[in-house]
Amino acid sequence: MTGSIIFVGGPSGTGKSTIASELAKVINCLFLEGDQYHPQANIEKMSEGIPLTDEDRWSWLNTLCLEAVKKIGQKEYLIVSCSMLKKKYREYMREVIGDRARVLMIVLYNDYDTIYNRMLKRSSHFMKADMLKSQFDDLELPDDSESKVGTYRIFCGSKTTDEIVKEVVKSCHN
Ligand SMILES: Nc1ncnc2c1ncn2[C@@H]1O[C@H](COP(=O)(O)OP(=O)(O)O)[C@@H](O)[C@H]1O
Ligand SMILES: O=C(O)[C@H](O)[C@@H](O)[C@H](O)[C@H](O)COP(=O)(O)O
Repeated sequence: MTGSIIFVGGPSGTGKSTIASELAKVINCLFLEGDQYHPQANIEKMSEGIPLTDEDRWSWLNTLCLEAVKKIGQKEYLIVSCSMLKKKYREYMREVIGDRARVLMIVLYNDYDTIYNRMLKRSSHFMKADMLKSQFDDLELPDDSESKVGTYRIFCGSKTTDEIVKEVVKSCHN
């Protein structure tokens, strides 16, 4: 049997890590934090307030997906947080994983001001709030055509983490 990798995405500050780790508790499976697989150069760039380019992201996405395949092994589920802002990144990630796992992708989104205010409060993080505009510039929310390949979007608004996790679980059963 092939296991399922559930990627939780969205721009910085949208709640990927929070929702992904809660989801992993509900499903009782391992959670991989995508940011931990960025090369040091990417982290330094973002810390200096310089947005990543496509070129900066390809090798990170490749490493992360290969690690996800390794980590899921024979297990049923694995949760991974990863911004996966553009459609072409999501397509590439599916290609890297191939038939080694079933892939579900959930892109979380929210309005700019809500995320910005949450990022302002997250003081010790390398990604500062003034990077949010570049994240929104790159964001391509999945449309209905992507739902055919198991990719969905969820608007977070002022929903609680429990409510969002329930919506993620519902999308995974589509
Ligand atoms: N549903 C929510 N309601 C209120 N605050 C939230 C919610 N989800 C996340 N947060 C808060 O927003 C901030 C950003 O969340 P985080 O999970 O770090 O986002 P990301 O991983 O996408 O950058 C954190 O301080 C987190 O506690
Ligand atoms: O594609 C990107 O530009 C990056 O992946 C970027 O999104 C970043 O890594 C995180 O989103 C920042 O860290 P948080 O997600 O924890 O805010």
